[in-house]
Amino acid sequence: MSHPESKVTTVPHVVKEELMASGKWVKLEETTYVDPAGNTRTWETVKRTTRQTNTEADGVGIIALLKRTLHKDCVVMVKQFRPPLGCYTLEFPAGLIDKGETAEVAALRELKEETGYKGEVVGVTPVTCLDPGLSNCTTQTVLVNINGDDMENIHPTQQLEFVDVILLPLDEFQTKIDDLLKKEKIMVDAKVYVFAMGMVQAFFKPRELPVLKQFFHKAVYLKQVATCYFQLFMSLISRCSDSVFSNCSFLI
Ligand SMILES: Nc1nc(=O)[nH]c2c1ncn2[C@H]1C[C@H](O)[C@@H](COP(=O)(O)OP(=O)(O)O)O1
Repeated sequence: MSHPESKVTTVPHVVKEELMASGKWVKLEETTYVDPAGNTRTWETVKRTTRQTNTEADGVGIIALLKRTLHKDCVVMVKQFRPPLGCYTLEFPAGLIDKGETAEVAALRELKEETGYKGEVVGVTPVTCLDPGLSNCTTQTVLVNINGDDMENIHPTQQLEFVDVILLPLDEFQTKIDDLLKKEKIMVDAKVYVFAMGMVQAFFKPRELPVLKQFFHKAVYLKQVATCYFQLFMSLISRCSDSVFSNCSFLI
């Protein structure tokens, strides 16, 4: 049953997209849409011009784990100068999907180009948005394992001159990034830092679970009480034994 005072709700939808400006790589459109209250509005939207017809994703990001005997597992990262930000960034290797490529194929190609490593795909995300308030830009993140003991991965040769490869141990990922940020003028990609925080949560310490934390506090309290009683008991014993010995000496 509907009430007369309730708001009219509409399924929001795009009405038209009009080109405002266009370059080789990106374009700016005015998007006319109907909002959930039924009002017609406009939005300034950035789009890439390069999206291929066979995919809904513009590009791929690659979480590449380098696995080597007697080494900690490392995440393969890239550092490069990014003109839109005017500074260096710390990112997962990434790139645009070329014509006819799947996300998996693009990921292995970009990884090889940017870092020199040959990997094996172990997982892929659905198509995900990157900055939905600004752009329709999308990506798929591909999880790749690299066998670092493999001959071709021992001395990897990258094909890009201005990209530095940085290896960061997975179990200290957030700390190592924080160290880098303190040391250098570099901006970290949001996806990277969120992944780093997720890893810290994944390697959580059990006593940080609320129920165990409560138990831990109780255990600490009980330990303190027990220590007090123990010390009291020991001091009583030592006093008794002192008096026993003094009695003995007296007897001798
Ligand atoms: N927005 C862009 N402006 C440019 O002037 N050039 C751009 C833009 N986006 C991509 N490119 C160019 C730069 C490279 O030559 C190619 C391919 O980039 P790719 O390696 O696939 O992606 P990134 O590593 O994320 O730059 O496109």
